[in-house]
Amino acid sequence: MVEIVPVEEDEDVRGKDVVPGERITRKYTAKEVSEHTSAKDCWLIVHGKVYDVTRYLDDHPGGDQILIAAAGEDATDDFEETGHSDDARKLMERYLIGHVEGTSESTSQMLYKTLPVVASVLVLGVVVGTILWRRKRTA
Ligand code: HEM
Repeated sequence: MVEIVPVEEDEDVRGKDVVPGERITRKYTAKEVSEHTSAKDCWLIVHGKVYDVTRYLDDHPGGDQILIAAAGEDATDDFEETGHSDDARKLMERYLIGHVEGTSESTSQMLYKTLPVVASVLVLGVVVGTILWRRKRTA
């Protein structure tokens, strides 16, 4: 099991099976992430989590350019299409700095968006039902 512990910015947690818990709780807006797009300041999003990969650019087996090209954006599709190994997934926790705002509320957000549609369909159903019932009664 992966242990969640607070770690220092430069602490090497490779192979230790730990996740930097303190930084994991920070929330960033997509706009904030989009402002870190250079080789000296490179952030990206994978599965709703925000990674500062600046220190990893030189070491990334896929090269620095691909990370810089994905900087400031949601790189989930590219990351998954590459078929990263379990080791790569473990390694990326070193660069985790937080989550994109709203990702943990996705369910309630979805409910919030679909509720007006559900309500409209219900009202329409009642109106049509009443009309049909009245027609049947007068026939
Ligand atoms: C913190 C984020 C990332 C980490 C820690 C990481 C780590 C790694 C590692 C360890 C490998 C070697 C193969 C493996 O073990 O799976 C790799 C390969 C690769 N990565 Fe990443 N990666 C990250 C993000 C990304 C992103 C966002 C992209 C695409 C936009 C990407 C594209 C690639 C490609 C194309 C390769 C294949 C290189 C080759 O086989 O020639 N990576 N990555």
